[in-house]
Amino acid sequence: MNRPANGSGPSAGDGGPKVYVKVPASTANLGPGFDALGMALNLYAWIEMGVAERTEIRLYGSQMAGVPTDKSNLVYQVAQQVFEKAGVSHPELDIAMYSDIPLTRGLGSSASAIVGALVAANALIGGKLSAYELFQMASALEKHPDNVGASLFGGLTVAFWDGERAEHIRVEPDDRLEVLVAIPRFQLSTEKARHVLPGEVPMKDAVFNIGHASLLVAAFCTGRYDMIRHAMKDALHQPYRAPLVPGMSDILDRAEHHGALGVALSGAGPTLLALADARSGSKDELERFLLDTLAGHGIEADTMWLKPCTDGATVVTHFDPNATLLENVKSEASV
Ligand SMILES: Nc1ncnc2c1ncn2[C@@H]1O[C@H](COP(=O)(O)OP(=O)(O)O)[C@@H](O)[C@H]1O
Ligand SMILES: N[C@@H](CCOP(=O)(O)O)C(=O)O
Repeated sequence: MNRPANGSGPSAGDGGPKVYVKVPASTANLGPGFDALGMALNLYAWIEMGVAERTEIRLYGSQMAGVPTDKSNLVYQVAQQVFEKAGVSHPELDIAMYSDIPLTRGLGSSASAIVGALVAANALIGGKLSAYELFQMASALEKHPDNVGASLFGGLTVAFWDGERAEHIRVEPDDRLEVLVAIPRFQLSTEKARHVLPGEVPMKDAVFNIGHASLLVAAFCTGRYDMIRHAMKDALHQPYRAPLVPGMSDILDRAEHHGALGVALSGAGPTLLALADARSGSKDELERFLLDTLAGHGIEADTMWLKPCTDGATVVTHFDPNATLLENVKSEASV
């Protein structure tokens, strides 16, 4: 994580300046690393936060439809937890948000909101909390550290959350990696996709996943991309979630024959994710295969080619405080 502003920021409640945070989307699990592996992606949400006399929340962009603009908003709520933990007064907040991350599709929008809120609120109070403390809070809030670890620290994160503490190691993603996501045009909440999972699993499935997840991490660490197709198999969640995403099983079974290094359900779905080698000559074929397979099961989807994002949530210092958040984001995109 790029560190929030240190020491010199205003105390919450004293009417200080606005802070801006840019936070990446994430893909969780990567197949076998259920609740443990996550990768940040170069698709972003931005949060502007300042102290106000009366709380106001403004949302920009079509991806924010349905997000509440009162004090039940996740970003507002998480920010208040930062002030509580840091022992400062709880101010009213002026919050603006813009996001390119689709909601409830398995690309970590809730994690990006939680992490963005933590980093923004912490920056607003001069960075009183450490990145480690923010990670503990984020994991306790999201309940699985895979998405929040990736959004907070960037890159590929290997993490656990045992209900009391979270620990992680960040692995630098290789520049060769490209990430194709096929985003079905329907929503699937993480809550719903966790409800279909069994409370207990057979020992052989647990052993299967330990071997595959371990091999996958080793493959990323050593650049053994020939191993990814073997390693990205899962027995703990994808088989149970497949009925929720028509076409998913076909894609998991066959994508490697169309140029994928490996394929998985992204997070809790419904997005499907294929890893590819940037030098591969079959990127178009892979994209067509995903879209056609989903269409063959009656599912319309949109595709995006993304890259792993090396930076986690970042405090943006060059935005113009006299412009709207949308104007700032647009002017950054045009640079
Ligand atoms: N910027 C945001 N502000 C407030 N709430 C958000 C924001 N982004 C996401 N959320 C909440 O997170 C929910 C989606 O979370 P979830 O079901 O876990 O799916 P995802 O895979 O997108 O994280 C949304 O329905 C919304 O309630
Ligand atoms: N490990 C979690 C990840 C959920 O990710 P999301 O992006 O769908 O919120 C799970 O698989 O339930």
